[in-house]
Amino acid sequence: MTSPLLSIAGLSAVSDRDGGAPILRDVSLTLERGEVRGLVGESGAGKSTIAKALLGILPRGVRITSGSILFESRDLLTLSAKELRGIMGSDISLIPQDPQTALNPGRRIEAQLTDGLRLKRGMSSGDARRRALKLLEEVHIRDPERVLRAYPHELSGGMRQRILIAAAFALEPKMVVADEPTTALDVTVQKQILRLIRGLQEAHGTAVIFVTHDLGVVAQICDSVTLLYAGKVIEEGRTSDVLAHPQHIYTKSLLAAGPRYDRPDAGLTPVPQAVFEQLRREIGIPEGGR
Ligand SMILES: Nc1ncnc2c1ncn2[C@@H]1O[C@H](COP(=O)(O)OP(=O)(O)OP(=O)(O)O)[C@@H](O)[C@H]1O
Repeated sequence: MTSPLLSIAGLSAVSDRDGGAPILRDVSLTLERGEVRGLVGESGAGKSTIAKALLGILPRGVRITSGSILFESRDLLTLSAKELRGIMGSDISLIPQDPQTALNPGRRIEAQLTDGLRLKRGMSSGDARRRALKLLEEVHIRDPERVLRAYPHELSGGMRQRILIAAAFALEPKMVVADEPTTALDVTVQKQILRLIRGLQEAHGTAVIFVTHDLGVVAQICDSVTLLYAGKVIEEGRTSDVLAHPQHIYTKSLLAAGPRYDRPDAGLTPVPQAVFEQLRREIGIPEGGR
């Protein structure tokens, strides 16, 4: 059997800011080539910390205390800054959360889409431009010639998000980290963007870590899912299995809380307080602690 593209094992982290409070507790997960795995949990569950660790951009104040992140059998946690620069943007790329701020407002789209192709793939300006046009077509942008000449402020939020998706796939990375890429968009655009990401990753055979707080999004796009609470993996498995046969009461409550992936009109039932108490007991979070 070949080893997975990504294997996170026993990853623990603490917050230096918060008196050493745990942020990640012994997290393990794997990602096969071409697989889409959802990383799901409420605010503070640790999703972004994992995503940032994968991108080599852990913030000051977050300290990894144990574990490894093997990407193609190399531990990202032990690589030098230079080695990480060689991987990031090239083998691993990001679809960011907020299309408003992720593009440089002072540069035309062409420059922003072709930089990586020229600098990291050694393409000529002409070849990079042709590749950028093709990428814009792949993300269904009409009149790509005009869009290449445009500045970000001339484009809608949905268009900008499509451009960021094109940029994430531009260098044919092996893994894309999508950090809540549809949160800032309205529901109809959200659906189109999810379909687009799924289409591109299938066409290119790219693996995706998809960060979201929404099990409905997981149902639409993810092959597998890892559910976190307070930095701990509560449940994981094939999406279809987890959604049809959730094992943990927390997963069951989240599915009941909706909005239901299969019944978008169903009402909201909050996760009962007793479930959070059980989670905290299981994880060993002290009364009033984190
Ligand atoms: N720079 C930092 N320094 C110290 N602690 C941090 C830092 N950034 C985040 N944390 C802590 O790490 C924990 C997990 O945060 P994280 O952002 O990974 O959660 P999340 O699941 O992504 O939540 P959200 O959906 O709100 O982004 C939180 O308790 C947070 O306070």
